[in-house]
Amino acid sequence: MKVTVVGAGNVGATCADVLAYREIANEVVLLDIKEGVAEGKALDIWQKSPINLYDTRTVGVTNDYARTANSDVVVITSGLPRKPGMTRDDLISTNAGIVQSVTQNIVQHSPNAIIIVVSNPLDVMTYAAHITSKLPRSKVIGMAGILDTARYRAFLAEALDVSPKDIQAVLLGGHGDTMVPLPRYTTVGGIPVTELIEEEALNAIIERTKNGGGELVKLMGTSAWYAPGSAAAQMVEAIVRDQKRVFPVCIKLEGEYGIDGTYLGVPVVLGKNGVEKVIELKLNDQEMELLHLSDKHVKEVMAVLDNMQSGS
Ligand SMILES: NC(=O)C1=CN([C@@H]2O[C@H](COP(=O)(O)OP(=O)(O)OC[C@H]3O[C@@H](n4cnc5c(N)ncnc54)[C@H](O)[C@@H]3O)[C@@H](O)[C@H]2O)C=CC1
Ligand SMILES: O=C([O-])CC(=O)C(=O)O
Repeated sequence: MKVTVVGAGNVGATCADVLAYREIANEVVLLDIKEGVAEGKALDIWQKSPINLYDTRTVGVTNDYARTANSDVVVITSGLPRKPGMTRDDLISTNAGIVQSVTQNIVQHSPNAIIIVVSNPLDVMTYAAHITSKLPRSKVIGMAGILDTARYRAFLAEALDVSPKDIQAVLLGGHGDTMVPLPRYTTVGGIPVTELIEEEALNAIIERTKNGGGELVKLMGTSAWYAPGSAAAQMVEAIVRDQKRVFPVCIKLEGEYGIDGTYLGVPVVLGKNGVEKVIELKLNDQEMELLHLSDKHVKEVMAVLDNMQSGS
């Protein structure tokens, strides 16, 4: 299995490292536009292989898409991260052009690849990659839900003083303030979370999760990379090992949840064909209302992209 990671910055290099040391692919190609960066980081990861005992070949290239040819999966992390004071949506004008030109090159050299978008604003960049690639929706998907649920699970594990391994959760919606965590679908070792934590404490954790990316931007001056890079690698693993994992993933909705044409995070089954099934939960009125608010927000940012492209 061959996996390409575009963008050898913080998230891309972390993702390539996880793909290599967990031997998720036989070959990982790391590509960046900046001369030497991908080569250097790929060489560093390869030099770690005798220490951490893996044999995934890791290669770095500067904009040489021929070297990425026939990749099975491509992860797109190229683009600017936000700085303190910015929203993810502020990145649209720089990142849309980057994601679209990268997607064109990828599809030309790896027409059968499954594309995982990471660049922000995530839902709209997934839209940008999808319309550029002209691939089926099951093959152009975005990573955000695994990260957002991981933050939620980590905060809950801390509050309850239990292992994060035992916390299962799902959330829906866009990757931003309008994401929809679902306490009704959150369990701790099979026990509904609402039996273990007060409503006020749970609400505080939900709020912290919604602002999870911003909390890190404020601390570091740039956005997160360890959890995002690992989350993207987990999606790659589900695909290349045909694991049929159930993850929240950003995909174009086509009537599910009463939403048509918006790119939003929903639970799916992820396997060798990409998204093999979109799971439709039976939401209550309040959850459905929150999801539709998220839909409204993402639609507005999708319209910004449409207007940029039509020059208006
Ligand atoms: N979906 C999610 O949950 C998350 C998304 N992100 C997003 O991921 C993106 C990357 O974040 P970082 O890795 O922290 O940024 P970074 O600045 O460390 O790395 C970005 C890399 O992209 C490269 N690049 C720029 N234009 C390119 C092009 N045309 N072709 C190839 N490479 C190009 C840059 O040279 C740089 O090395 C950002 O847009 C960020 O907002 C970050 C964390 C989580
Ligand atoms: O917050 C950001 O800009 C990066 C991101 O999407 C995240 O860490 O959730």
